[in-house]
Amino acid sequence: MTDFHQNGNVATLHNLRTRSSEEMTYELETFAQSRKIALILPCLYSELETEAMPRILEELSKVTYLHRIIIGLDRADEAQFRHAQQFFKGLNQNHIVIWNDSPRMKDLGARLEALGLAPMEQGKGKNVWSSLGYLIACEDSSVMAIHDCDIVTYTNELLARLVYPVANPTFPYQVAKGFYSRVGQEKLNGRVTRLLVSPLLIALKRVIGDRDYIDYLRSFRYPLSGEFAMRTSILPDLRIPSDWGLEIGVLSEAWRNLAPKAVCQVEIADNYDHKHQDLSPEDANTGLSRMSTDICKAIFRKLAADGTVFTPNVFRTLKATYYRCALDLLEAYYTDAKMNGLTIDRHKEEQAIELFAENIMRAGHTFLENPHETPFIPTWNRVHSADSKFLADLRSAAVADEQEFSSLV
Ligand SMILES: O=C(O)[C@H](O)COP(=O)(O)O
Repeated sequence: MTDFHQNGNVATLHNLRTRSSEEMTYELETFAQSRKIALILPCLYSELETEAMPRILEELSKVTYLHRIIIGLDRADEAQFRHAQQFFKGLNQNHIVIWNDSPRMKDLGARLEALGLAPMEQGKGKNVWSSLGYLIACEDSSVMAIHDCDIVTYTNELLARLVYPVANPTFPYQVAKGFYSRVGQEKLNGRVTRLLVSPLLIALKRVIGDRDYIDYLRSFRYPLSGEFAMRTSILPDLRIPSDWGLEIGVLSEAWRNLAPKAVCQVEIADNYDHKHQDLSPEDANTGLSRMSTDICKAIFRKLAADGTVFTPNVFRTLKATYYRCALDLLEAYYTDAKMNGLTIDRHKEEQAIELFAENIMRAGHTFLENPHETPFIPTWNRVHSADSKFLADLRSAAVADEQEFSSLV
């Protein structure tokens, strides 16, 4: 079923199947009396129409220990925002839907732009960042969790296990990162994690040598999971990327800002399945192709900020080493899948590896050509020092949108 392996870098909290979800929930209810727990759901309007969302809503509405739920709604017009408000009425907890594209939010965006502090691009990173701003402005939660909104295997046990390590006041953790396996329709998923991130980290170690940061990232069993929980005191100083580097970016910030003992990973589900994006080999700006490039850039930038010198030759060698490492790992994935009665399409997996190898070069090229590119969103501390009323105004704008349009629902 499971193991109890510790890698020595970050604590790994397993699910040893020795405790019921009810018991854990009971304990969380006790913790929540003195440490309020909030949940952030970064959500695209289109996700409301998927099979995952009604299930997530139903599971969440049974959760008793949440103080508030913040839904950051992206890519919605006015009618869709109203529909979203109606949709989330099924939640039993105090909740708010933040309409990120509302005129009030756009005005606030223009205010940040005038200060040179606006996020560079739309996307999940910006959505999460705005929701964090709202949460900071509420000043009433000690613990927060985030999970994706496309999880088709969702149960509220996932949330309980995710939040537990940072909610338990006797535990030393400030950040908990979720992990699981991704198996769906009789095949192994998690293509970017398995075929890009794992072999890339092995290759980086071979090419540039030992780095604490690489060892740290390699310790995570699912570094790209969108599920993590944190103590809220660290949020104002969190610097996250606005692109697909968000998940790696959060781990990097934890590495930079916290002691290793303050970070853990936690097993949150037996299996996890979600909406699968296309590989998009023909368009580098969408799908997993774009995601893979952004992730490479996030890792290269972090290593450079830690003193690693990158040159075109380093990237060329890295690409070749990655390719070899990825093919070796593919052999392991293949035999693992086969032994478990699953399938792996070797041709498709090799095609993905070829694309990711190209994207390592592409990311390397972009990194060398644009040394000043900073897709990071400013920390909330920085925004606050530039405009001390901003956080309060963000909260008021979200509440005003909520009230104005809920009367029309
Ligand atoms: O985690 C990943 O590797 C990416 O999100 C892709 O996942 P998928 O192969 O399960 O769609």
